[in-house]
Amino acid sequence: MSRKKQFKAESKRLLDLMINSIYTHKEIFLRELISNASDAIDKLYYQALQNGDHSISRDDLKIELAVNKDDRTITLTDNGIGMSKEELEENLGTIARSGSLAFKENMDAKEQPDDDVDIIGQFGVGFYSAFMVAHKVQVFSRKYNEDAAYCWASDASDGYTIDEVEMPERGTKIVLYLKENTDDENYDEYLESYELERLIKKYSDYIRYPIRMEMEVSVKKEGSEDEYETKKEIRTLNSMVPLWKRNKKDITTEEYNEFYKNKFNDFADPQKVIHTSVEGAVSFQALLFIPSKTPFNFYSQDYEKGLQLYSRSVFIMDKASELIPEYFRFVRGLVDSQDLSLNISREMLQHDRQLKVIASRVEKKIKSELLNMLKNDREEYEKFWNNFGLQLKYGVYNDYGMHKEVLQDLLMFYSSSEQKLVTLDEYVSRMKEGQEAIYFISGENIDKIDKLPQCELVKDKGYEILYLTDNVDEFALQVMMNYQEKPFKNINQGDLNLESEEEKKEIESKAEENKGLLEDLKDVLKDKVNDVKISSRLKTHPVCLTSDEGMSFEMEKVLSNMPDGNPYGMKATRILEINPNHEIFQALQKIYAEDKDAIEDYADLLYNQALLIEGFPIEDPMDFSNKICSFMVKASKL
Ligand SMILES: Nc1ncnc2c1ncn2[C@@H]1O[C@H](COP(=O)(O)OP(=O)(O)OP(=O)(O)O)[C@@H](O)[C@H]1O
Repeated sequence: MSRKKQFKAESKRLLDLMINSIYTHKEIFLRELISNASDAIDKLYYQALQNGDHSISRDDLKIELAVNKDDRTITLTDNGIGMSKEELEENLGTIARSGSLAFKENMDAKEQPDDDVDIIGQFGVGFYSAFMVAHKVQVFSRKYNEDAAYCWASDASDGYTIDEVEMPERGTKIVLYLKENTDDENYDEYLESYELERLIKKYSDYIRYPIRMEMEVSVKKEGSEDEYETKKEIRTLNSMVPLWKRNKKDITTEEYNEFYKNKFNDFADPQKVIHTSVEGAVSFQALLFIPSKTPFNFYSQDYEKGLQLYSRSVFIMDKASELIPEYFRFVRGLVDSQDLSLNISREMLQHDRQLKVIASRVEKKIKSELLNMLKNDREEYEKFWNNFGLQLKYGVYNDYGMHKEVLQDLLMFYSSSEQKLVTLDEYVSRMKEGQEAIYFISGENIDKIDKLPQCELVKDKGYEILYLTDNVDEFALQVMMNYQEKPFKNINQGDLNLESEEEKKEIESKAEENKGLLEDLKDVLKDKVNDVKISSRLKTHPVCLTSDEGMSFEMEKVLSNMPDGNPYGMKATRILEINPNHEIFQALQKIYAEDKDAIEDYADLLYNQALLIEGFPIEDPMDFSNKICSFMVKASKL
């Protein structure tokens, strides 16, 4: 007999949880094991197709259940791909699957160990769930195209063993030795065939391979009219009709939800189910789900997009990325088409014409469903937007704006006047007469933006401003250039042209009158700003920093925060604008008239204030602080 090996630490923890679980829905162990068996058969069938192996017929593929009341065992057998010795070790000795990992991470985050009662059911915890009902588990397995077979065995607490065994046929046989009954728990019920039948119908009805079990059935005695006898009969317990092949009308929300959670390892119900059947040049069914939460790794490279691909209900591959555009990568689900070759390989996907047609229909369907949600269920759409809106904005920006037409109607931004998220269409429909542009401004968060001096006058004149808070926002608007022929305009850049002719003249004459002052201010700040101007966009605030068209401050900040740190040193122009109607301007005029050189400190302080308002660090905080103190001291002596 081989040496006992210990589980990897993380698996051990999960296992302990399973053994000691007081979770009330222990019955899910069967769903998990059947799902693994079905996956193993899928893998075998696909592999056989790839190898051109005709010895494997689809009709022979099956899952079998058997109970032995004397030994108190349940045996589950599949003739799928099987596992080699290394795979037994790798797959059953370590947590490999995403569901188990998420489960473990969630457990680690919980302080109270008792919380497992709530969360076990939320995750597909896979193979280890067998230990919720069994004190010992044996896995006999012989891999496809190999002669050697092995038995993995464990009573969980004390590690596991792997021994070579004889197995006449390929596949995997799992034997569960049920735990002893307790006051609270009757494990014997899993030895009743009707109970197992109920569980299969509840959780695994759609599995596409027959799940067979010997059942005791009552049949009429031969030659008798009303006499019955009990006979043993092998029965197929599942209907084998995949969920997506069934009529939408006959499927309950619960069935969709269970299917989604089980198949895509999510612990929450999906936010939206899209079930569609398309007949035409290429016919297919698609069953798509929008998760109700952002997957924890969604915005990282670990997240793999793609839909499962089936051909005539035969599983072809997982995560076929060609089926879903990058900007809808949050969609999970599957596509089944009778028009695809069973032999299609990953390499062929990119060039397959039918697949392109399917992908394009899938994209249109997702978009129209999202638009529907936006129109008919705003609250739900905002939930969706909060989860995945960022991805749509990246979608607009990526590929030089190639997809903006698809996505622009789905975008939302926070509005200054509505004080909530609005669409671009809503913005445009509310635009004031004569308003030529869609106004926006960026910043760290809504509150900070709302206080920016630049917003005050624009809001006062009754214009709506979109507040942008994500890094990608300005870049997305920049590639879009306009929406419904209205250009986007950053209210912190260039001229806004909001003033009347009269106001314009007044500003021009003020600029002329104070030419010397402005030029000297510019001179003092010559290394820091490109210009110093009389402002036409400030109302009550003294100063602000604006830039010319082109690169904006937010873009500069985003570039500077990139991993390579803005290597070309791309900078927005800096223009210091001073409010001519603010007392500070009169103070400047007075100081300037009395002693030209005295404006140096004023210039410096005003510039630094403008930097702070704009969210830029100031270059010399000590100097800034000292200057303010000396002004305060001076003021106290007046
Ligand atoms: N009946 C089986 N036949 C062949 N391999 C199996 C079988 N059961 C489990 N395995 C292997 O063991 C691995 C671990 O199984 P587990 O149920 O813990 O997670 P999983 O099935 O990978 O998760 P997921 O359902 O997310 O794919 C599987 O990925 C599979 O490779």
